[in-house]
Amino acid sequence: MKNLWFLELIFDRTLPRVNCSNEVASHVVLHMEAPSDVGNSSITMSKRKRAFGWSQKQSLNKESFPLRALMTSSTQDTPASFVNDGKIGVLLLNLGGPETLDDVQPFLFNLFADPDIIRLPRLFRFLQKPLAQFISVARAPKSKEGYASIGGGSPLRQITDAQATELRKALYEKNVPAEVYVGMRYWHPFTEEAIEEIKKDGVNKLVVLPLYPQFSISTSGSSLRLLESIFREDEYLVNMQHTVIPSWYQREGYIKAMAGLIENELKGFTKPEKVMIFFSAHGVPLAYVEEAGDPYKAEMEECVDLIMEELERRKINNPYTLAYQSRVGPVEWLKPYTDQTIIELGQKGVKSLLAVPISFVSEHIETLEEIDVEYKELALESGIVEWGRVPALGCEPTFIRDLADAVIESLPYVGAMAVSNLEARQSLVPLGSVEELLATYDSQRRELPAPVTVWEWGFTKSAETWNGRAAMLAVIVLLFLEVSTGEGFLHQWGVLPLQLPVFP
Ligand SMILES: C=CC1=C(C)c2cc3[nH]c(cc4nc(cc5[nH]c(cc1n2)c(C)c5CCC(=O)O)C(CCC(=O)O)=C4C)c(C)c3C=C
Ligand SMILES: [Fe+2]
Repeated sequence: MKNLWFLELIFDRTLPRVNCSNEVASHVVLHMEAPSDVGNSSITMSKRKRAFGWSQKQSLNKESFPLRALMTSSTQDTPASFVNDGKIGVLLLNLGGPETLDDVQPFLFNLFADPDIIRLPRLFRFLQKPLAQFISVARAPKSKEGYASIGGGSPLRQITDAQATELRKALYEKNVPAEVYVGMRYWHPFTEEAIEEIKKDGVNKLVVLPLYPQFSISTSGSSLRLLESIFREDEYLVNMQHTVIPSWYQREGYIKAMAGLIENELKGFTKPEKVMIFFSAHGVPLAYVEEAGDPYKAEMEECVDLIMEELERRKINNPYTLAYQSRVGPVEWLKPYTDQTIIELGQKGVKSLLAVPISFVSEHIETLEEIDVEYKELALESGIVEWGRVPALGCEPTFIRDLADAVIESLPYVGAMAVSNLEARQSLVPLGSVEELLATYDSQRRELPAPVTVWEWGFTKSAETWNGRAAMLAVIVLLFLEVSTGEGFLHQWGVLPLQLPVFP
């Protein structure tokens, strides 16, 4: 038996699949409300359903994540067999960041060489690496400035390592001895390095846990795609029993930890009840959501709803808003944009604002520089008087314990995939195998529009931009050749004087 995934896919076809109609979506939501499963969640069905945004496109994408809104406060009984039978590993997937200023350009190269970040039309795929080289070199000076201002490198590795250590301890305290590994997508320790460790340690049950609360093609999706390619090519890994927790923004521990941080930070304001809670998520190009079916926006909106409901339970009823930051390149990204929203809030007379970074669980360049410096300055210029920022979760204990619970709840599904596929969809943590999760969005994604668009046919905005740039480049090259050689069409047409031969 070469590969359990194939078995799973065969079995999967014989099982009733959740189809994409709204009727089924409602059924799924109703199921989620079942009291025996839901613990103490008191979230109303209508609100959740609204937050999910069951458009035809999004419900299609929800097909393999139908039960992700389940919440639980208690750890599921984990039969000893899952713990004792084999060696358990947890692989934390994260983005990675440059550790020194010299790392910045190669880090950016790795990022832009990722087809889940820039996807070229098939015909131009051979240009992926040269293009990544070009963009990374062009962007490096600006990025370096940012990293220099936060101490000369990204804190991501240190924080993720600390989270791994704390998670291992939390699992141990819950009687689940497991080793926790860190695999980064664009910098050390690379996912390949983590996999080598996993093999060396003889792990045979693996829980894959991307450290992004909400799923996006550009983050968890990209890491899973890489993992899939590593799995496929490796004899040892082909037989590795594994399961993936694709997103976990709906978990009670995470929601409570976020609400706790917000509650705490509000206390520092002069009039806490008047503060606008400003959720700022990392953006993605709009086309990821609208054309490729990325569930990121729907999950983000639902996540914000869940946090606000938890705050309401704590008698905190502040106004709130959600906007998207860190746009890159000329295409349209998810709106509203954070910078524009800050200006508008200032114009509307908002005086105090609490920024809440919501798409990432560590401090990083976009919290430490973009929010703490750029957006703060913009807010103060826009008439906001009091500014605050919620820290990233890091190793917050409620959060880490909840991650441990998520891992434990997923264990019964590790290695029993053919049988578990249907069950996994009804489990307390939404689960899937790497291949299944990728298939979900690949099936809809014929071409993923690039955030840094390189070429589009027709009179589109980005095509015009790139056509214009290409034309300018061509003109500059021709002028350069003309001036340096003294030959060319400008000389021939008499626009430039003909270069006369110089005799000694
Ligand atoms: C959920 C979080 C993130 C999403 C979604 C995301 C999408 C995305 N990012 C870029 C381009 C860049 N991202 C960069 C850094 C960066 N991105 C995230 C998270 C998400 N990205 C983090 C946590 C970090 C910082 C890591 C660190 O070193 O601290 C960068 C480099 C920094 C810079 O030059 O600004 C780029 C570039 C795209 C194009 C994209 C979606 C397609
Ligand atoms: Fe990013």
